[in-house]
Amino acid sequence: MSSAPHLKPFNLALIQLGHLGKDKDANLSHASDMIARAVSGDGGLHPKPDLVVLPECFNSLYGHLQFPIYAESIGYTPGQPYDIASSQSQSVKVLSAAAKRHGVWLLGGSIPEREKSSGKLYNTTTVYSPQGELVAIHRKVHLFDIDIPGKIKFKESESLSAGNTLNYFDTEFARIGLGICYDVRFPELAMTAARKGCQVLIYPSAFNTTTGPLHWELLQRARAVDNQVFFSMCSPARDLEQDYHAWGHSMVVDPMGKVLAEANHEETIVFAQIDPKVLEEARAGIPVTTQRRFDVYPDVSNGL
Ligand SMILES: NC(=O)CCC(=O)C(=O)O
Repeated sequence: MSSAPHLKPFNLALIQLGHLGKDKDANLSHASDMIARAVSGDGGLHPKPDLVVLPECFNSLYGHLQFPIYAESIGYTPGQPYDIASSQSQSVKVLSAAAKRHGVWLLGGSIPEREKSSGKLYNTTTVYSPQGELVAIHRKVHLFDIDIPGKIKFKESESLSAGNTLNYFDTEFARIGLGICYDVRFPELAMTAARKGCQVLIYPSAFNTTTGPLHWELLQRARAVDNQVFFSMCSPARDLEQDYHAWGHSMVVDPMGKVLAEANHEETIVFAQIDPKVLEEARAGIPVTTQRRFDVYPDVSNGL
């Protein structure tokens, strides 16, 4: 593992995307327009972001019956060069072009991915450099399978398989750890990424209106404080005409657990400035990162 880049100040923009319908072309076109709006700092109201983020399943409806319909083959192998021009994924081509056109890092939400060799489906995030290269992917590790009687039943595992790897990418300003939505409920994933040097964790997401009110902010602030990292989740806007009602409230939390920026539930863009001093001061003042007692809980340190 190479050493993490030094955390530098940078600007982050989360696109809380709305107007998602059945038509993938229209969804992709709207996402491209919103990326352009984010990069403009929402018409000059904010500094140009260094990193723009889209939400989970940003180009389709969200549901286990939809995943096979919208799935695309990506064919990315970590550590190997990837030829965008011969990619079979329409979404990869659109996102790569947007990142390159605007010269910005782009964390392209997630899309349903079909692995060609096995036929398995995954919920997959893709990440692009300002040159438009595909530099990382993350397949959702913990599938969203819940059943709260009378409220919500959702089983991603009815059509999706779980990813098996922890993923992050390096920019010139931070090492950024990846997860997708339900992954936030598993502190082990965030903790391991932080211990691998990630100073910022970003999870494209789509919480719901049952669990969102109690858990959305709590989980993000918990992961931020546990690990003394910046933590952020980017949701779609809420659309009561769809079967799945997203919680919205895209958010950025600092390493002390303070909410730096938060949306309501409509379509919008959340802007935040990441200040390394907050992380440095949190770690200096409350030095939990150097006070761990792996002699007491050795299982937790396995593999690191
Ligand atoms: N898309 C998801 O993984 C939703 C997770 C969620 O809503 C939760 O409560 O957890």
